[in-house]
Amino acid sequence: MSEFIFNEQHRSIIHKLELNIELHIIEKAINEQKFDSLSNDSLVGLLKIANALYRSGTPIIKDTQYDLLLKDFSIKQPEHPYLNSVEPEILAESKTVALPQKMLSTDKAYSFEEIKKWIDRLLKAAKEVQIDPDEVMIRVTPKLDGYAAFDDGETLYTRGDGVRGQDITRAITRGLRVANDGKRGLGAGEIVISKNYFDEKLTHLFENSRNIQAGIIAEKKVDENIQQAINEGACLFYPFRLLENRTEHYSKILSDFESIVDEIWNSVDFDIDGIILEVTNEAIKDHMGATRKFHRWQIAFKVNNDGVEVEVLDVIPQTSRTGRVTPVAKLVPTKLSGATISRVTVHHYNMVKTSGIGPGAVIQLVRSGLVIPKIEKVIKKVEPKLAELCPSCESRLLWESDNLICPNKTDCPAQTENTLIHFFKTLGNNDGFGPKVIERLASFGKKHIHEIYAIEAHHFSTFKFGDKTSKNLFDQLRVSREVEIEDWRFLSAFGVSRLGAGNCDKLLQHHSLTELFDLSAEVIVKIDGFAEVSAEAIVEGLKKVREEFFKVYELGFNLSVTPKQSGLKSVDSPLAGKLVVFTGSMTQGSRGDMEKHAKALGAKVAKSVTGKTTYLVTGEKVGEIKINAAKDKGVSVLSEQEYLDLLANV
Ligand SMILES: NC(=O)c1ccc[n+]([C@@H]2O[C@H](COP(=O)([O-])OP(=O)(O)OC[C@H]3O[C@@H](n4cnc5c(N)ncnc54)[C@H](O)[C@@H]3O)[C@@H](O)[C@H]2O)c1
Ligand SMILES: [Zn+2]
Repeated sequence: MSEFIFNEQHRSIIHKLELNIELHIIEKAINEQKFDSLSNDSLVGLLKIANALYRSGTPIIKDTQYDLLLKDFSIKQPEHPYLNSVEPEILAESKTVALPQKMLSTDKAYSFEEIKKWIDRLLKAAKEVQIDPDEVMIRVTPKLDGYAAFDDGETLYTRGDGVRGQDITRAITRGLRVANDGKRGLGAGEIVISKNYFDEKLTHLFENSRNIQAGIIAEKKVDENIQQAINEGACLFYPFRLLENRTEHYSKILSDFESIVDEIWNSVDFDIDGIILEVTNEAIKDHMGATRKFHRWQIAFKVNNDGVEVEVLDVIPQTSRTGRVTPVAKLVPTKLSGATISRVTVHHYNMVKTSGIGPGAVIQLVRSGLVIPKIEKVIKKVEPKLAELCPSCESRLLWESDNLICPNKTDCPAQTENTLIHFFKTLGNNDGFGPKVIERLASFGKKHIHEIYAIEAHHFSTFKFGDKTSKNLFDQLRVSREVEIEDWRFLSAFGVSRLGAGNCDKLLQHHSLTELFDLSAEVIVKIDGFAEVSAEAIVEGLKKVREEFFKVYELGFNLSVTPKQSGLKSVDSPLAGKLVVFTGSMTQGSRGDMEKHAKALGAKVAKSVTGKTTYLVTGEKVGEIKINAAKDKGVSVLSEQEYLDLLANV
């Protein structure tokens, strides 16, 4: 690599910072990647320079490195002014203007532990303002890695130093569009560029998308390639309030953190550098307030994106609850984002086969958004290592589309153990029946849920549990029956294929729990959101668990019954009582009007999709991820036209 020295452009920006430091010391530190020996003054100088250059579109160090230096410095001198204000943009010659509203930076977390601590702080604040923890909801959005801006409807501003920014309305005049329906005045957001577009058309012209964001708002004439990207709609001002999001109870955020991070991380076609979590309750927000730098009710979760190349030592099969065999690659232990990684799950066996993954293969691992690392690409292929026998029961494995599966449904220990683990975990109202305990019980021949419930208090000790654990396990079985749970959750705990929580809830809105076992596929198909294939699979799956289900059900659980959707047939409107979400830009009317109309027809309109949503109506430019996520929840996805057809006779 060639030696780094500040060029003319750098120097003219640095000049504006009016620093009193020797630049060659900074250059030396960057070249040697040694920052420990910098004096505090030089370190602050480096931070200020890196920040200014980063915001002008020419970063000199990696984001992760900047963050690390900032963190180190905040330990040394927490009160330093640079750490207690928004890291400013370098404002060009043109005049600054006051922002309509203060724009802050975000606090950052790099681990799940830190997120947990932040949630503890939310809960403490909730308690102080007497808000029930049940009502503490958290909104999760992608943290767009663009150029922060604010739109008050007339002027578009840069964030500047958080109090004063620059008027960049010229970007709009140049044709920069506002996301979704182009409505102005939606407040804070980010100027972004489509990743696909960048990869296809601009990657050979610009080093990174940051160069382009700076170009979009440039005072001088815009680069013609950037202008073309603007004209083609690849560049957008994206107000945060329009962002793809998941809004969930905090306990769900804690329990499903990885999958939520993963979903949101992949929800938009823009560069992102983390995800944003924020509490939605206004009273909690007011109570928590802000520091000079960030809102206490909001936090960014970030991970180190750097990929590493790793050699595969072996590929090991693991049989899941459903019989699907997952390939797990064992790796030469390697450091990635501060953690040592020694194994990674490969998507499925077909990937092992087609990508040539086996001992000696070299893969590139990333932790892009994932707490769990994932395989980005296979760098060196080898003879793939496929599995022939189930690692648990030694049955010969069969291919089923992309997967190898163990066909032994009745007697495969891995399948039975994972089914038991799934049951207790899904109930979620008890403690103690994790993998270790289940494995022990299974090794003593306990293969069914009802058998576990039949264990007497004094019997647990015969399975080599200590007195205290035995008592606790016995108590927990009682607790699991006594603490109220929803009937849909109870049903989904049996792990029937296609009967996840959302579908269970939907079925139970129409039929009672025990009735379900006698439904035919024809009846299920009549309920919105069930296609024929899934209806048949559900009937089949229920048949398989029927005997076990009733044995367990008859033990007497404290089930709350899903309210029935009543009177549907007596009301003419096809939307009566339905929960509808609109997304994307509509072509035949504004979204606001459609929402009003739907309400008038008896629908409830929500902003985000949950398992309770009936219809997701999609306008233009809705990502497949969003659509699939909705489908996974059992939501019916309608195009704008399909939706209008549905209303055609009203
Ligand atoms: N490489 C470098 O030299 C260098 C220098 C300075 C800063 N940086 C990077 O920039 C980051 C700090 O910059 P910052 O203070 O501009 O940003 P930040 O990371 O503190 O985040 C705050 C900003 O996030 C934006 N944002 C994006 N998506 C959002 C969403 N969904 N909801 C709410 N806000 C959202 C907002 O514009 C807000 O102003 C650092 O983490 C660092 O990685 C890098
Ligand atoms: Zn098996």
